Amino acid sequence: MTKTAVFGTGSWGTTFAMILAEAGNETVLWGRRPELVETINATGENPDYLPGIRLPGRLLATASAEEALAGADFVVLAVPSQTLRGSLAGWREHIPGDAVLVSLMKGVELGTTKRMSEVIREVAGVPEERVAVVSGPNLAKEIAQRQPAATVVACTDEAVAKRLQEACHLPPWFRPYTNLDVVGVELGGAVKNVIALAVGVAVGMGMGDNVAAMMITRGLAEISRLGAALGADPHTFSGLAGMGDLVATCTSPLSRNRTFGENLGRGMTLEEVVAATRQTAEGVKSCESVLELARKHDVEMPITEVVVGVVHDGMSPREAGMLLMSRSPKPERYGV
Ligand SMILES: NC(=O)C1=CN([C@@H]2O[C@H](COP(=O)(O)OP(=O)(O)OC[C@H]3O[C@@H](n4cnc5c(N)ncnc54)[C@H](O)[C@@H]3O)[C@@H](O)[C@H]2O)C=CC1
Ligand SMILES: O=C(CO)COP(=O)(O)O
Repeated sequence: MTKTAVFGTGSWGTTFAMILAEAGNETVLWGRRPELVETINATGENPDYLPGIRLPGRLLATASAEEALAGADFVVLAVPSQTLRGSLAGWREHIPGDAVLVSLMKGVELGTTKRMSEVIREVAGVPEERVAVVSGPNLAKEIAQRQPAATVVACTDEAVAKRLQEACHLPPWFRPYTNLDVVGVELGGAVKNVIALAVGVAVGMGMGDNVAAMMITRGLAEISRLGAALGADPHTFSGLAGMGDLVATCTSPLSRNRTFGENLGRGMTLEEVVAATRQTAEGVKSCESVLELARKHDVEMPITEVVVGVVHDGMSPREAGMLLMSRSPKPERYGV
């Protein structure tokens, strides 16, 4: 039987572990807080992240990385992106030599501008054929409530992608597609969070659907430009991990990133919004690393620039809107 170890008892780690367990894999969920691990094992629920959701009986939680990793075929990582490097360094020695490491994370590392699969390869010292990425329109709460969803499983080694696809395929609830374009799949997931912050700000300011559609579409143009510069397959961005996730995140009130932006757009201060946000909104930090990555590759990302301005540099939402709308007129396909 395939053994899977999922690191992170947050909303997506727990939900993905449910999928793996119900799909028939031996599944262990690692959490850093022993009291939450005990509650999960004792009650079959994760009250902190998925209250009211019944976890499958065969899903076990542990606070021991060594125990979780023993004999694991797939090591699934679902911690906040900026914490991955430090955590993985501590788990590395227990990772089985032939295990595939899987990133569920949607962020870009601050300082290094590395994607999560790059951080994994570097810290765990594994080749790209042993690193996979899962990304798509996957709002955890909907999936935990057993609403249907599709995702993309990406690995440069097609056989590995297919093995992971099989491990997390759970008809009629969860439908994974494979893709060999790890760069594109990862970028789609990380940058859509930044665009969702922008859409949220606009919604919070009282703007309507025309503005949301404009931001989503021009956001996709930004993601595609960055992807082209980094060697991604352009088709990836019209797929589930590109447009699919962008639309889901930018339009759903369940999105933490969109909600964060909405609170800023309503006039709350950054400190107030941070205090009101209990889960990870990756775009808040990754907007800076995405912009740095864009600058390194000479890619223009105007929406990302104003998101950094509003979130980190005290730019008002109104000023951000004025800046975007006052740019010089261009042909639609300029620079794409
Ligand atoms: N929630 C969702 O709908 C989806 C989330 N994702 C991505 O999955 C990743 C994880 O997100 P969520 O599970 O939603 O986050 P979350 O905020 O619900 O949970 C984060 C988890 O990481 C743990 N954690 C925090 N700091 C840590 C550290 N220093 N070391 C180890 N563990 C730490 C927390 O205790 C918690 O268990 C993010 O990159 C997110 O963008 C991807 C798809 C869907
Ligand atoms: O990645 C997600 C949906 O695919 C979740 O988005 P948020 O992190 O904004 O909640």
